[in-house]
Amino acid sequence: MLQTAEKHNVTATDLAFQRCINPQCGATYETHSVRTSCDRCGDLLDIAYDWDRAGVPDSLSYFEQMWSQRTNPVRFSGVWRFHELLPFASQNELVTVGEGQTLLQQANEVAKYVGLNEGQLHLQYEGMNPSGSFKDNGMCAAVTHAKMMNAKRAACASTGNTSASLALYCSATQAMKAVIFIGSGKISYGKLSQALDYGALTIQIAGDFDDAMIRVRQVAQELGIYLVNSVNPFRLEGQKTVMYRVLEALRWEVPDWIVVPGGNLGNSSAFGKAFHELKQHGLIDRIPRLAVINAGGADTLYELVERRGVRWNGGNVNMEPIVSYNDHMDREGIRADTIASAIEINRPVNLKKCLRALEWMDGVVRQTDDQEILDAKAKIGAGGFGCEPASAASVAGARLLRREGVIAPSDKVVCILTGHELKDPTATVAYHTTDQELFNKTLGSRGVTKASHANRAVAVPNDLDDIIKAIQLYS
Ligand SMILES: Cc1ncc(COP(=O)(O)O)c(C=O)c1O
Repeated sequence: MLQTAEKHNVTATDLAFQRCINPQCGATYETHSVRTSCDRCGDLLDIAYDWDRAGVPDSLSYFEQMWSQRTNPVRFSGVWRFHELLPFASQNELVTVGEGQTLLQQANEVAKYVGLNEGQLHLQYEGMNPSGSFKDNGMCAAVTHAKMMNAKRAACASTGNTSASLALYCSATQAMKAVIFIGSGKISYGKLSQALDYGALTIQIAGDFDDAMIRVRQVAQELGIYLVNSVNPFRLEGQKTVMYRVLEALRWEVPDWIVVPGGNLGNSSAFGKAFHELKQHGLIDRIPRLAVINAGGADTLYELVERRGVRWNGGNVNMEPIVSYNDHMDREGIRADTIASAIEINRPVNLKKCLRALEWMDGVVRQTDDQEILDAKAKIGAGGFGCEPASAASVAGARLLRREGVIAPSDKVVCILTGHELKDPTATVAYHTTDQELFNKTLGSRGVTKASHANRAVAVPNDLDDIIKAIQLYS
């Protein structure tokens, strides 16, 4: 039986607190404070709860009742529908723009491509969110907290989707001004156009995402601007709900694998926390395995975990290989470089939380190159709902793990498609084009040599007979 906070006569904020992820430190801070790291040891923070007082439903099917509350804007949200599992704010404080109405689709043609048995591959389309990416799951939570803190400005560094999402929430609520930091020439037009259109103050840094991330943290500190990058622990609370919706769509059956692209590693971190908590609550009896997929040109996590053996190790992370790899990147001037611009990140801020998620979920990390990413993307698109390049890394990674035998053909696999296809049409058009020059300029420079799954436009003279002939020939 659910015991609600109201029954215990406590407010949601009494139930939650911020806690350092380092078990040796474990410092706690109240919900009503703005932090992105622990004052005592500098590590990342989690949102933790007094679950005994909060009360947790005794079965996940409890959340199905929330569907009947379609006229309640809060329960309509695919995030706040699960409010009992992220109770850091009270109902009347929650910000929503109807995020999380996303789809889990069985994808048999893609399953064939990956090497899975029919019915075993599901794609979670997070591109269906209001701003077109998974970011809205976390942004509604971060903006809720920002409003609780009376923030007048909120900032982020972004490869594009975080800024689009923040700009949308700020303009929709009119509660605060969005300030976004982007690297020069690195953001796709689809994403940039959203930030501009939604009225965000857009600061273009002469540098890449990693540079923009350093600057936005300094500026947020200096000017007291609320920071919504995924170092913000409230954001990751919202992102847990992607996993709740996956389970719900599978009728609460736990899949064997969750496969997700890895950039700043917020999703993977949030997914680990979601499953860890569900298991602690006794709401699931096992945890799926996690595969985090880097793009080959931005593969810090892969390098650290799979090549240098870095582990969470119950919180005793060996920092030496991390520090020496960062130094190596500095010395060699190594910069992230991939067509999957959303995950073009070499210094992931949630690295430690992701290591923890890999431990909780018996996870693996792989990297996949731009050719494999774009081939996978074309196969996904041919299924009717497309995605942006970064998202397709999940399918390319699942295929690789299948080839290696790590994933079995009979495993139930969920690949997370993080962003909408229209976010970055340049890569899509270049892949399908017959214009060799465009192909070479956009993709060839990144080692993409062929487009095996291209759907090419058929050029015909402006003549009825020729048009009819072409249709008869090709359809
Ligand atoms: C479309 C898309 N996929 C994946 C990622 C990476 O997600 P994370 O930072 O949670 O690893 C991003 C982040 O910007 C993104 O926009």
